[in-house]
Amino acid sequence: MTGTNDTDRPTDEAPAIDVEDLTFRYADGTTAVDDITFSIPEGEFFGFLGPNGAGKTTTIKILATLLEPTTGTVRVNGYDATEQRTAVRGSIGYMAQAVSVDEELTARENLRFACEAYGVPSEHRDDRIDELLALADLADVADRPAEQFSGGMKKRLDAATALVHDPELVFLDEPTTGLDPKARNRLWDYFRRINDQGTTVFLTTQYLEEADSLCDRLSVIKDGELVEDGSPESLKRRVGGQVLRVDLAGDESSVTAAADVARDCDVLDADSTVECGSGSVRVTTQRANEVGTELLVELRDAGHTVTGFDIEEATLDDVFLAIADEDVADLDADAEPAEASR
Ligand SMILES: Nc1ncnc2c1ncn2[C@@H]1O[C@H](COP(=O)(O)OP(=O)(O)OP(=O)(O)O)[C@@H](O)[C@H]1O
Repeated sequence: MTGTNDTDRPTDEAPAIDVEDLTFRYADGTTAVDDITFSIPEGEFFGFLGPNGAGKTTTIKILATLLEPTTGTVRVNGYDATEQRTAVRGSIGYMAQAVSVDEELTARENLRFACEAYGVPSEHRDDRIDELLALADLADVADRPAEQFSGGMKKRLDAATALVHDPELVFLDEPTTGLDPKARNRLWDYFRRINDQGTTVFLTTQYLEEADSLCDRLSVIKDGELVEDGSPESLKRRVGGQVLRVDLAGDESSVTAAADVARDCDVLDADSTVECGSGSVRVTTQRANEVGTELLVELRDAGHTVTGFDIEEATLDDVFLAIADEDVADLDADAEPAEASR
């Protein structure tokens, strides 16, 4: 189907999100988003990460048609985000950082209110509300006022209100900030169920463990530019590699001396780093097994006593530290360009 009508969806094959050469400049001249290109297929659980001020919220607001691109094109569920705003809005749900449930209303009343706001046909409302109460694990407390709910229950209700019109795509902007681990886990289960039912999820989060656990793919934005893109596993491999930990007998000065031996070790490549821990030396490298064997021999020859040895997989925290430490240009040289996922 093709057409220019505001509600025409150009093609069923369109990706959930298709962004090309997007730049956004605020009125004061701040370039918050700087020429980014990326695409998200339907059904993906996508994570958008970046430090404070990187441009995440600005990007979400553009995708949700709350801001207009300065330059570039943005299509959401096949609709143009500038020309077909009403259609984009009807096809997305948006859970903002701040909870927007009405505390005086019950869970069911909050959902009924959202159904009215989103124009859900009245004959479908009761079924849709029951479905969402079950999905959000709130059926037992459906008729209690939200003011009696815990923070996690309010967040689950808030996400449910963003889903009443059964959107194809939902934006979750830092949805678990401030929750305890148990509440966070229940919310994660809920998000997985939403995604399992076919909804594309666009998540921003500061919690790397959350991104690692939920997302099929991650993009990292820094200073308005996309600097990394890939599965959590591929990012950990590409940026962090593996961490080789060698435990040593002796005091701090012998650990420092052992770190110098490691730095001089011929098998270490230029990208490896060597740090001193308490009673151990930590070497970050892409080839931990090879490096480990050679390093142990050199340490023994230099008179050090190795008491333990372990290889740990890098975490997304290591990825983030590496990104904070490097210039965008350096990472770009190593990384597959973000467009490669298109
Ligand atoms: N209304 C505004 N006017 C001018 N500059 C702004 C405005 N809103 C945001 N910015 C700037 O744009 C850049 C990107 O901000 P944005 O809020 O998109 O980042 P973010 O990644 O969402 O950060 P956070 O994680 O802190 O929410 C920052 O430099 C920010 O200071």
